[in-house]
Amino acid sequence: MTSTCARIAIRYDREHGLQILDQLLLPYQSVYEAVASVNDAHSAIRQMKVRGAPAIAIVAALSVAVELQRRYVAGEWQQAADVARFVQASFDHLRTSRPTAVNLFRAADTLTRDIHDIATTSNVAATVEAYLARAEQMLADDLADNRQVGVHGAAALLQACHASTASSRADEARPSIAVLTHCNTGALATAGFGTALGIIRQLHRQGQLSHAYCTETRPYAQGARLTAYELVHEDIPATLVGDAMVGALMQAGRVDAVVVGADRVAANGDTANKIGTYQLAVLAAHHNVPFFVAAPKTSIDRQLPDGSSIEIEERPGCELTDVRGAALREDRTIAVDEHGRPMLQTIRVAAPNIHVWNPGFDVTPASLIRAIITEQGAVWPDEQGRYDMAQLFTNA
Ligand SMILES: CSC[C@@H](O)[C@@H](O)C(=O)COP(=O)(O)O
Repeated sequence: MTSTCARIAIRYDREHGLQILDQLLLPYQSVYEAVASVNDAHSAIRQMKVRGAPAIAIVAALSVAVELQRRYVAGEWQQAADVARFVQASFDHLRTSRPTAVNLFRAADTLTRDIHDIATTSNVAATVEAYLARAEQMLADDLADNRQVGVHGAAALLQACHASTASSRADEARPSIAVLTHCNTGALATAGFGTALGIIRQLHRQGQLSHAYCTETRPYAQGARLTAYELVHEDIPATLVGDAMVGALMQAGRVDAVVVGADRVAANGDTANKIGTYQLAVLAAHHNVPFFVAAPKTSIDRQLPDGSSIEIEERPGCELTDVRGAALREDRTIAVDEHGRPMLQTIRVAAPNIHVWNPGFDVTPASLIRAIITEQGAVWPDEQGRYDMAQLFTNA
């Protein structure tokens, strides 16, 4: 199925099931693919057809919903405890798909525990319904949370960029700012709107974005393929830069603020995010450019005291040694296969036999982060520069 509404990564309802926009085919084509089982979700996440911390968790949870509902209708469950066991086994498998983003693990812990508890006092139908309602709520909550991240983030960036000037002016009267972002944290990485890219979107809507810069995000090119796609799609004034160009861009005074997403934020604010984030933070500190992290609370791992033990996914070396693009026909249009899908090819650029190290993420120390923006507002460090992310959960 091909869609014109290319910015929705996840489509779901009980009648039609779950579909994801295949992000391997973007920006060449918008093709939705059915996710009919937990195994489908596991392989879609692993292959990065769906990616981005919140989207990974939501697709995982909804894939369990889809398979659970199908098996329930087929009369497979005799007891509520069977449903709980299925949920547990499904998440045990899904947890092995990608290790760094915490959202999937949080969703797995919460849903498994809740359904286990519900199954002890409910019948099969009520247990299935409880699971479906909770998984569906995740989709709705993420969209609502991202909109709040956008509002709080726009205010925080404007406040930081104009801290030394006209502090009494209201946000809407402040001059517009140029913002750089990394990787893809937009509608494609979430249930919609996005986190860091949502803040850029919000600034643009408020008329307070002078320009967006997106990094290519080597080696997987989430910035060049996905963020650039979202920015162009929405007519947001934007420029793509190579990861290695950010220092020069900042030196030229063209960036007022940096905002990135997160895969896992430790209790002290240390943040794992797409590889390259750390060097952006170091450059931002050198150039006195405020550096922000935007993340829903689902990305905060308050059990983790700091970022030193975050597991960093190691990606295949071929992502670095080869570049991927669409095969072209003689007339320079994109070649398609028998299903009309673009034919993707890889071209090796690295010397044969070279060893490769390809971590997918790095950890930015909290000391380099001006504020961490969540749906509840911006969290600023205390006077000693310390973050306490656990405070966000005290009334939860
Ligand atoms: C709102 S998405 C936040 C992060 O998941 C994002 O910045 C990121 O690092 C995505 O990495 P990816 O490897 O594309 O899944």
